[in-house]
Amino acid sequence: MKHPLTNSNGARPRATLALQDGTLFEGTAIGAAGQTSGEIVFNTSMTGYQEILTDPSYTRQIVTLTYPHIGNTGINPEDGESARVQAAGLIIRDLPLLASNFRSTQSLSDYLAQQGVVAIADIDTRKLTRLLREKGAQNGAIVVGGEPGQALALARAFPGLEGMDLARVASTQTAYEWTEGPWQLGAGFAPAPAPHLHVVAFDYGVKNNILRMLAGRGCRVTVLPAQAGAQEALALAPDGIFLSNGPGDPQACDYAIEAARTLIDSGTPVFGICLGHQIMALASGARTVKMKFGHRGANHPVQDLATGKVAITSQNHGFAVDAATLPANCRVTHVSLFDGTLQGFERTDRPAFCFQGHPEASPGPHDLAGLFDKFVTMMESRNHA
Ligand SMILES: NC(=O)CC[C@H](N)C(=O)O
Repeated sequence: MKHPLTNSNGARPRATLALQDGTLFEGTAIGAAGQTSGEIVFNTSMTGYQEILTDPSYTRQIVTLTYPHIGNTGINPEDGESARVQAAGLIIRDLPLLASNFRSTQSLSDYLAQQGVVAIADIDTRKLTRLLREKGAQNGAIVVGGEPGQALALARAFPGLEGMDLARVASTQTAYEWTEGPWQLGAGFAPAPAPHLHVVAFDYGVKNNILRMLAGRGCRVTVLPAQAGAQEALALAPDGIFLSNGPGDPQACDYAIEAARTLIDSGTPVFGICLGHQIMALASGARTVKMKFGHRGANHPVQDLATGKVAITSQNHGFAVDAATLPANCRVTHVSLFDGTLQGFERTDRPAFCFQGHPEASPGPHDLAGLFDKFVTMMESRNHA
């Protein structure tokens, strides 16, 4: 299919990327026409652009990928972490002329155009990433065609993510049941095994594979909207509560912090990931801070303090829990070996624990699948007590 933005000469239109500090980059439009603005964030993963684009935690963020060739394996119907692109835009170095993979059904460029997502290629992403690392998070904008001044004005008009409550925007608005298990080569998505546990998952912008990992371990999963109250969840008499990942500033999610406090105090096992981890910290009395440039990638080393073992984890967060503010009833379990950031803690007075990083869709030897097993064991042992 000829890309809708390709003109009769086969050339794609020019596009401008502007950062709030005034830096301008000229490139080529590879997605939808129009313009977009958001916080510019870099991700160092070498694979997984489809999972990244569809991760709801990237709401109102424009992602730049440090790996230079993006689009090589096209887009397939199975790897989305949600039903659509959630990132506000994409910035890459090079879009390959051909996409090839046995599962690919569409090119990245056609997918972006179809999804109405503005994206830009031929950008010096090394320069851009160095700039973000040195100066810290920046707001920015991409404008297809148009004047550079227009992109700059748009970048500067973006209010920034601090204080922004996006969990209720990214969340489902109605409760639903999740039954699909994890994907396997040759078998596709397995129907989940017969459930022996019931988990209520709060959806702040959940990734599908997290729900699959719960279903694959024998959990019936009832997904509730972000703003559901603690009593609504407890009325379902769940064996455990899951607090999901999600976009925006955790401190802005007062309804979720309030609900988490009651849920943890109820004594029901609680497990949180990423935004869920930050909300558990806030509900426990700790504080969160905006990081200089965040952690986004697939190879972030995280140490389990109990065993000394290091897991190579997927990360996508721009806020972090300030370890110094954790109260005495919280014990740090994991720290980042990249910069010492708190990466996981547990409550010593309640069956509740959480983790800042994300599990991999395709579990390897160093992933976080063990945390899901821990949650299942916690629920089982409580039921047998
Ligand atoms: N992946 C997530 O859940 C991100 C949490 C939060 N929005 C942050 O940026 O830190």
